[in-house]
Amino acid sequence: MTSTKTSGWLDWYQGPAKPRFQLPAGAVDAHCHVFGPGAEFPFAPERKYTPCDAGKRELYALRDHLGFARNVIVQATCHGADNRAMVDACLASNGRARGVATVRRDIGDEELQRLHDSGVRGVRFNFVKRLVDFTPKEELMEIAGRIATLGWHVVIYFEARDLPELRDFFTALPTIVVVDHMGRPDVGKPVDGPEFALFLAFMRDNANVWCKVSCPERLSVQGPPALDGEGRAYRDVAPFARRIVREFPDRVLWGTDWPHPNLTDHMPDDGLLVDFIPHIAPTPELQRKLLVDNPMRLYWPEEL
Ligand SMILES: O=C(O)c1cc(C(=O)O)oc(=O)c1
Repeated sequence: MTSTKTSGWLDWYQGPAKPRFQLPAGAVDAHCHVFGPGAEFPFAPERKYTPCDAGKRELYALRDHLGFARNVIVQATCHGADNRAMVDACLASNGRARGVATVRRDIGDEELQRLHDSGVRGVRFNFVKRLVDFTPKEELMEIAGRIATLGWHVVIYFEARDLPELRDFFTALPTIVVVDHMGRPDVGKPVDGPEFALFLAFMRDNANVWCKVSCPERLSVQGPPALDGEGRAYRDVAPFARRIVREFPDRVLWGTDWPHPNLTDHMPDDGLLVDFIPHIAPTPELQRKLLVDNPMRLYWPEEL
């Protein structure tokens, strides 16, 4: 089945640069997606956007080109709770990919175990209204209780302005909780301002909360974009990410977010995006924690 892409959809960047920043051995791209391909893995009827195809072959070619060793593939909302494309990609990775699924409350124990055996280690709860319909919190809490027994964690995606309302729910979750894209701070506001202070306090007060310092291309207001060889892209986002990495070096992850769903301004060159990393994790030790030690502890603990 082929479907028409959402109007204005930007496809992923072809022919990315080789990063100037040399990733440490064993680096993990801890946030990326696969889209279809739609003919093999149709997009979900309840989706809010229809993307281009971006399958496992392209993802693993990018992994090798950039110098990553492993991936964590996060279920994209365009596939709803149909995890087949993500699972297929994990199974094809020779153990080099783990997955984060979307599940509904009616999922059976056998299906959860099947996901685990495929490499899934977490579920994603999404609170970004343009991406998903509302799911009652008691349903999510029930799912969290069940996946906790498998040793999985919960990945949460929300907008900074919604944190005050969601915080009690997040702090009641019984697992490690990983925040996508820094909780989407408004980087037009000061890094020392009250909104970002609330996010830092949320991490400080809850030792089970981790954070992906990802998606500068999504959060940036002033750029410059990671295009045309730009070596210091998204300068306005760097202070926010750097603050989190410095204060919580053992609870941060990084990912490309390839194939970058729903960007409307430009599509970044993923090679230049990797060059953002040393600006937020300035020392080799911080880089090793961010890119190797932390993701390995969360996704491949049996190998440590
Ligand atoms: O901000 C977004 O549009 C976005 C969407 C998705 C998804 O559709 O799953 O995932 C992300 O990490 C980010």
